[in-house]
Amino acid sequence: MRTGGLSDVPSKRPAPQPSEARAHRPDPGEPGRRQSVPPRSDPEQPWRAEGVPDRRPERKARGGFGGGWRPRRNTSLFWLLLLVVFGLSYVSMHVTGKQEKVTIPYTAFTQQVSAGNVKDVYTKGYQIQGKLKNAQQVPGQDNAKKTYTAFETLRPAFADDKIFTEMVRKGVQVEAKPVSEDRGFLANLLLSLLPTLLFVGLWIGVMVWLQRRMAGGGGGGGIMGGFGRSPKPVAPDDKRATFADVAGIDEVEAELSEIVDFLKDPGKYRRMGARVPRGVLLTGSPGTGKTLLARAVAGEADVPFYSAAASEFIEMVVGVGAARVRELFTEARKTAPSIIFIDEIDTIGRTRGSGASMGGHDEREQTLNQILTEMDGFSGSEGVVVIAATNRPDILDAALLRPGRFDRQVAVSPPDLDGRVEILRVHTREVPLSAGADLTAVAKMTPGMTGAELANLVNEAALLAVKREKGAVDMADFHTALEKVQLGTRRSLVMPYEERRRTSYHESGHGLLGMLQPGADPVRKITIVPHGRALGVTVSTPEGDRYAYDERYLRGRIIGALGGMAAEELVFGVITTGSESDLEQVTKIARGMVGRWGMSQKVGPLSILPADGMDPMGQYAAQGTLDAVDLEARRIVDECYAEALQTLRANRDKLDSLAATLLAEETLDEEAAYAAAGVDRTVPTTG
Ligand SMILES: Nc1ncnc2c1ncn2[C@@H]1O[C@H](COP(=O)(O)OP(=O)(O)OP(=O)(O)O)[C@@H](O)[C@H]1O
Ligand SMILES: [Zn+2]
Repeated sequence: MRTGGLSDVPSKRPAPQPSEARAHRPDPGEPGRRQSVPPRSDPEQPWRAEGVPDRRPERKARGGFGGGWRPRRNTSLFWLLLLVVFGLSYVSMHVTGKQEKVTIPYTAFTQQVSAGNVKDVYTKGYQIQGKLKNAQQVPGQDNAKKTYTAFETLRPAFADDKIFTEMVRKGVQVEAKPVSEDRGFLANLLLSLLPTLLFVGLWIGVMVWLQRRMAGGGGGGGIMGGFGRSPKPVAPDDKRATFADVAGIDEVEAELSEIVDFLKDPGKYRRMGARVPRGVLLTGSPGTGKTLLARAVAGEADVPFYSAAASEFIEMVVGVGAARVRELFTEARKTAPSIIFIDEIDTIGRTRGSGASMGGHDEREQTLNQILTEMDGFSGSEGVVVIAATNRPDILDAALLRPGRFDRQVAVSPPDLDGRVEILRVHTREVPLSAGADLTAVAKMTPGMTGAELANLVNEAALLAVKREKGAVDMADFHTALEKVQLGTRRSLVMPYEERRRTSYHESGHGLLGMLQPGADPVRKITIVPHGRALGVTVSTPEGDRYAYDERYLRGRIIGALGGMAAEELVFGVITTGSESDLEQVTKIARGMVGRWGMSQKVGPLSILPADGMDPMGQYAAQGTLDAVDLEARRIVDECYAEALQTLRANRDKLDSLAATLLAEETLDEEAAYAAAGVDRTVPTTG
């Protein structure tokens, strides 16, 4: 039962941009402590950070192998091998014997010896095989036409050796040797290997099947279809993009244009003896367009684009990932100049020996080593450029960043106002807009949103327009879409009166503190209509774009986030579980202030915590330092909570009136909220 506390509305901003939800937005782009495998939390889509517009269908369309990889060569190799084995053994059994041997009675054999019609004989134990000089009718067959020369028979135990003397006399060539040897050495070898081969084949099949199940990879191909899941990049990813599709990040495009130039004509660089970049690392929060950029580089240079998500390399079976890396590079070299794009490189490229990773450590390391080896193997002028993307550059293994590897890093940040206008333009190219639709106004309402979020917003607005059967998207559609994107989908949940009252106070606590903090982001909307997992939501967004935050602002955010809990304590005397995500956010900001941004006297300006705010893996900090971080964070939060309580107590009349209006109206927009609280909206909002 969360009272007002929870919202799983994505905000996804990296911590130093705490722009949007004053209070209690969990920030899934930067996971809280509950998540052990950062930064992913959607079980169905484990490789996406939450809150990125759902691109599942697109991923699926790329096939179970992801990244446009499908098995091909290895599968056929396997089948070919199997065919050869069967073929040879067939041949050896049936053809090298030239004629079918006919089994005859021993007496028939002795008769042929006596008749002097036996040419040669091979014996082993009781078995006798041989050939006749003249073909005889097959005994016991009425078919008179059927004759034989090659025969086979068994020597009865009581037969005497006189027959041998007779054969010698009649000049029959008699040899004693292993009967089966007439199949030939190779055939014998293959025959004896056959069971083993079959077993191994079966075993591989089962392993492949298991892996696919583990990886959840669907896709066609049957059990053996994905033999070894060895990927072969098909005709490289055919989804094309150009720089025209990438908006608002011109600086990044400029940085990458050298790569484009190189790919267009590697020879030019080779002739000048210039060392060309082998690897480019794109860093930036989810949805900022890293994949799109890589694709656009390929599109601009008009070269093949091979893409793979690093997580696809990590398998149950050690060695498979490395093998796949090898194939990917081999293929890319063949079609050079080309681009290899490895998404989510941090899944395999995280510092060796740290943290829990997916799959076995060995596998991860082997895969990583293979990538490094392949990159070292580039002669440089081959014209294969590897582009990798991550939103966690801080945890990458230093080996990846060494010269000759991903030595060029390009940061892709969320767009600013102009960038957002451009991105909205790109995504509304095919969307009919009504005369009143003002993209600049939309961009102003969406500070901090990434390209992916804006694309999603446009799509939501278009869907709304379709639903309302209008010919064009207007401003109202954008407003409604934004609300949906910011608040999550409305949930129709009938709440008991007491719960709603508590939620009203909880949200009003957030809201009022947001209104009263000097310099805090203005409150845009308060609602006690359940949305997503949250029972209520308070939305605050900054007036314009913000890039850096001072200590006062961050404290304001903590105070605002604690407002829900403080209001509950003040009014009801008890607190509820509804503040869970508020507290997560509070903890993260407070720890960041102390361990990352040097805002604690006691700890000093040291960078102690990694960007996700979790404990470093014993790398830089002594345990005493970590304890100090916790103590200092605790002190900050305590101070903020006291201030929240005190402010609410001092403004109890405003709190009551805001909560009462909220309870009656359920949703208040910016103007109504400030009016209900009796707070002047013109309170200076400095950045
Ligand atoms: N700068 C941009 N210009 C235009 N569209 C963009 C931009 N950034 C993102 N988008 C849109 O968002 C979608 C998702 O972006 P993309 O997959 O490239 O993000 P990403 O940074 O690779 O995210 P992730 O880290 O989740 O893989 C793109 O297909 C595109 O539609
Ligand atoms: Zn809350």
